[in-house]
Amino acid sequence: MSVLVVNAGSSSLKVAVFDDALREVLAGRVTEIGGAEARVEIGPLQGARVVASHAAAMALCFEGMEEAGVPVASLRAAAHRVVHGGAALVAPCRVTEAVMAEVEACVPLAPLHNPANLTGMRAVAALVPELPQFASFDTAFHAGMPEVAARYALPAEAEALGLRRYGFHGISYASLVRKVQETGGGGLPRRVLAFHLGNGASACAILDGRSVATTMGYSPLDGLTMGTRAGGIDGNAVLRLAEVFGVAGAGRILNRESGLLGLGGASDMRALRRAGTEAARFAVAHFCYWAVRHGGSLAAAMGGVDAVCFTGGIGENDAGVRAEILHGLGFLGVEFDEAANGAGALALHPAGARVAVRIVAAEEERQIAMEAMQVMAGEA
Ligand SMILES: Nc1ncnc2c1ncn2[C@@H]1O[C@H](COP(=O)(O)OP(=O)(O)O)[C@@H](O)[C@H]1O
Ligand SMILES: CC(=O)OP(=O)(O)O
Ligand SMILES: [Mg+2]
Repeated sequence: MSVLVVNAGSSSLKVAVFDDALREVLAGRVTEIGGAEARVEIGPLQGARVVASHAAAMALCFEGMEEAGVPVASLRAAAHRVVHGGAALVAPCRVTEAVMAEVEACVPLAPLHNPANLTGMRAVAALVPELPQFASFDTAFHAGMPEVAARYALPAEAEALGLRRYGFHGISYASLVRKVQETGGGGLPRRVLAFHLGNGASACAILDGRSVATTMGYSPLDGLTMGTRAGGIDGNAVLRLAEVFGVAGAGRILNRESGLLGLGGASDMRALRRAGTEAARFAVAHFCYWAVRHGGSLAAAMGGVDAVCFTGGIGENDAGVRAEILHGLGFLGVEFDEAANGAGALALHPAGARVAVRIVAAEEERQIAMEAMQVMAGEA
């Protein structure tokens, strides 16, 4: 009996099926959803086509699974990535009406993500209503951050609105910690500076396996320059945008039209590399510069670094971005081997280096399946 994992990102839908021994039976994805042409890779369904929404992508995934001989009806459970769990949802759990209402209540906090996560849950429920569903939360890994890191310097009435730093990409960071523990040799370094660089991008200070600081805040907008999100910006600049474009317009600009897209004309790192224009180069330089600036701040939160890890589509694949960030972090004693970096090796540091540098493949789906199985085992 297998578990279906649904990972709805801001522009992608990834699905994977794991058997009881956590072997991946099937994996598929629809990327660039909402773009001119989405890429579909699921079982026998392969190619480019127009996929306007996450709901349409979900239907395609079900079709591909059926054709690949893994129909949804044959599964034991479905498990979902939920980006924002708010203050209440801080551990993996079974999806109930109350949980869905809480995820819905967090839609304003993660406008690009939580609606897609709910779409996945509803699509599964519509197809097989009796299938147990579980959820893992991107915010959960950061729930133990010290209060001084989590609180904004706002008065009590603002704090009461839930305006705190929650932090995101926690499923990815939890998976990274587990993988470095398993494969790093010598266990998990004490002070890990982790970069999750995908369409959304963040960095996290992981001290003794726990998040003590991270760049994203109340929503997945803060921190690093991202595909379409602005990253860190002065609150008064946000107010000015709202004054000129209205609240919805400001939200659209900050979340969907900024970042690499706003600066360089494309949200996708590969497209920027292909474009090679001055604006595209500036966008990439901005991305790397702010990754370094935030990396320095996170290192300060841990009193230094023992390891730097890269994960996510850009972190795993773009050697140029890694090199620029690693050069920028040289003042922390970070060294790397150019050839190993160019080859995308797992370990990038030279022999005898004080700071380990690693590429860790993001395994959010496997982490979600593991967490769902743990919840199921706890229920049995
Ligand atoms: N080979 C590559 N070289 C450079 N960038 C890449 C490569 N493969 C993927 N990327 C980039 O990774 C980003 C998507 O990362 P991913 O983690 O898959 O996104 P999501 O946030 O949707 O999960 C895009 O900017 C894409 O261009
Ligand atoms: C939380 C977040 O930014 O997710 P993604 O990288 O999938 O957009
Ligand atoms: Mg992602």
